[in-house]
Amino acid sequence: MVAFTKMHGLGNDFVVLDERAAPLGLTPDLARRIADRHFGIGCDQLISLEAAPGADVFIRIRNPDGSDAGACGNATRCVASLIAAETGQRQITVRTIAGDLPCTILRPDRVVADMGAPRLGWHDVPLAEAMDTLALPIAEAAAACSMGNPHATLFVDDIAAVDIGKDGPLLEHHPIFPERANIGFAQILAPDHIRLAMWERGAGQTLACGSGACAAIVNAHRRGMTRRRATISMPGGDLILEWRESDGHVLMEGPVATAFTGSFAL
Ligand SMILES: N[C@@H](CCC[C@H](N)C(=O)O)C(=O)O
Repeated sequence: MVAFTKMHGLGNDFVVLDERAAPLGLTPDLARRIADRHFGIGCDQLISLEAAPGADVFIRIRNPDGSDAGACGNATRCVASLIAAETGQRQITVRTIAGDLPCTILRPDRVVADMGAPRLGWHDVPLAEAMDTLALPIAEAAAACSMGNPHATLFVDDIAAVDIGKDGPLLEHHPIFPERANIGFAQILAPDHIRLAMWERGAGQTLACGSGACAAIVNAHRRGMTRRRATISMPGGDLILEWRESDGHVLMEGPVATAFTGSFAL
């Protein structure tokens, strides 16, 4: 039997598997089956912990459609809290495909993750051809950046008026995004407050998305709509984001929780 921990950050939920001692031999098909909410355990992302010399842990991030992702802000915070509970450390470095992310444990259920610097060039996102990442030709007010994974933020007057189930998948698969993209719909409530709804690449509509919240503060500030620090309110709850001026890193503070543990036959 394989043991797992079911965790979430603001309802963005993860099945966490420990592959530090030995790989489980997961395939995209197995990932899809574990993530299935009807026939499997169910989650927005499947997270594998792997040994990482020089860091506390490496996380491999898989979407429910079996695809890999370079970043997952909420899982980064969740895993940092898990490793902190094991080691008693307050500073945890979580390694991802996109780089090492230092995390600070404020409380067992509250973590700050340094998500690194956003990448703002069209080829970084990536986009299909050279263009201004602050003015994508897909909507009146749309901007893109990479947080280690591709994000587009569409600024709208009223999130309630957006048909996310229709527009989300159309934009995720838009030819402008050769690797698809995570799509955020952002409504500016105040210079320090953004309402955000997410359509995640490979996962669909989720209650929250950490890297999407990072992209929202970066893109909103670049467009002159907010300060560098803001609360991002998503259906699952609030994150506090700061795009730090001194080094350009994005800091994300928010809650983490373990829902339950269990085991299954692979
Ligand atoms: N939920 C995540 C993002 C997960 C990866 C994303 N769907 C992708 O394919 O890039 C977060 O909290 O950042």
